[in-house]
Amino acid sequence: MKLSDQYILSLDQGTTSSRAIIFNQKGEVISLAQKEFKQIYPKRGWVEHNPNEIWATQVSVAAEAIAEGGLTGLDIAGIGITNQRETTIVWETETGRPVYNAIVWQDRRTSKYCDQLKKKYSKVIRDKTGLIIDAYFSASKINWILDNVEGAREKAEKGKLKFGTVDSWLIWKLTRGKVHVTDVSNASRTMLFNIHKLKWDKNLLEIFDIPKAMLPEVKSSSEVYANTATTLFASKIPIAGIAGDQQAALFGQLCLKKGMAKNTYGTGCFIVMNTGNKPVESKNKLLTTIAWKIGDEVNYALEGSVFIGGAAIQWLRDGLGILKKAKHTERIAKEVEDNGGIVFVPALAGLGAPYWDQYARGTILGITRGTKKGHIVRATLEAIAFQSYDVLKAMEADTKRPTQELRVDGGASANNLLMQIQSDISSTKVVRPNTMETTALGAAYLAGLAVGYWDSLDDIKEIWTEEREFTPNTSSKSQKSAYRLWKKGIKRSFSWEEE
Ligand SMILES: Nc1ncnc2c1ncn2[C@@H]1O[C@H](COP(=O)(O)OP(=O)(O)O)[C@@H](O)[C@H]1O
Ligand SMILES: O=P(O)(O)OC[C@H](O)CO
Repeated sequence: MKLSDQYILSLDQGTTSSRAIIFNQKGEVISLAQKEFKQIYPKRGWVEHNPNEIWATQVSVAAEAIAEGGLTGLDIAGIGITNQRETTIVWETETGRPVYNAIVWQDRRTSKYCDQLKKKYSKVIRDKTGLIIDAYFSASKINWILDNVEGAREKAEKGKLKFGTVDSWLIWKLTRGKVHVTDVSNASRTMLFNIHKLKWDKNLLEIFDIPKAMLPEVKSSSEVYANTATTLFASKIPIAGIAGDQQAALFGQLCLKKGMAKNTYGTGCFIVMNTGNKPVESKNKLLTTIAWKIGDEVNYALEGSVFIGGAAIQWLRDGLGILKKAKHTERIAKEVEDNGGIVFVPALAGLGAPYWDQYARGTILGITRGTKKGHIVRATLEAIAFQSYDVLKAMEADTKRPTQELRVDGGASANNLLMQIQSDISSTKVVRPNTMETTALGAAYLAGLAVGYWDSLDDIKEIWTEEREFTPNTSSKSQKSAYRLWKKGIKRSFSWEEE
């Protein structure tokens, strides 16, 4: 079959759902299937997923998307994988059985352990990995599993256990236990990977007390890693692209040049800027990370991860019950002229970049008898935009140049008022593309480039088109004063939870 008659299957394994999307050569969505899975909260601050459920939902949506598209495995030229990052799975080499649930990136159980490491190792870890010590990353989670699951450390030392982020786990399952790999973008989020030497780091493995034999082989983001095992699909399909979901979105938004940035407004907000072939060391508490590696060329990025973005809206809806649907926020916020003096700091899971306060907690300030639902809702939208702006300012300080344009995606980027607030406060053009499936598309591009479905980056540049642009309203004084209030309010949320 001619490649141009085939399709690329993208597996997008996210925090709350597994998705499979099939694209054609024009980057159009042919079919899409999605399944949510269980969020497990065994204790306060702990978040887990069942790795078998991750696999089962992922493989079933892949089958569903192929069937919905009226296709078979023979029609698929390659598979790209993109995934929630940092989430940690450890399984037995022999049986493929996970020894514990997946510990999710949001899980805070290792906060204290991380605090202890900070005194001695902040600089060395920063220098080698580009990361700030935090429970967010995989290393402390692997350490926890080895220390707390009976017999795990002993087995790991004998080479009987494997560790993987979700991409590695899926490939292990797709190849029926034959291939244990990851790509540089996922490896760069483990806190065990030297982003300059592009190798697992012996010294870091000692600090976290993790046997090297557990780790996957690290590959580029675009190459044929393996073929799927035939029992799963009608034919062997090359698995040919891997990237962490935020890096895949940067690629899918075609932010391929130095200085280009995107913000994904999902559960959290993830602002990532391409910094070209050299890592930029952040002086403003951002993460230096690997965007992707294609051939021998490595692209680095600066990232600011905001833990709670759209999740603040979910909390208004499900926790407070003051909304029926997330999209109603736009209408309700427009019922009032401004925030009425309300600041909502949605530090519901601590604060990520650029504050990094594991013990901050959410707070709503400035309530009077005149406070209306609209004020709280508007303050929530502002909080999403202001947290993102705090990160953008840090990026501008690190790169010493203003952000010209912010490309946006994710569920909450559908909110026009939020996008306008973002543009006003950041004095930046905010651009929303026609295709909102940028994460899955990024992984599809990486796979398609590896199997020759697309010949070069020039082939895919045509695919990205703009849906709407938001330009800064410079006369928006109320936004500036709301931001001043925000800076005052955020301080009140710091260090709230007692250790
Ligand atoms: N119109 C909207 N306005 C504001 N927030 C929205 C809107 N639509 C969706 N959201 C928020 O976006 C998030 C879902 O986006 P999505 O990209 O699917 O997230 P994720 O991939 O992290 O699960 C939810 O937290 C939801 O509250
Ligand atoms: O699954 P998402 O889209 O919420 O993304 C999660 C991030 O990769 C965590 O770092």
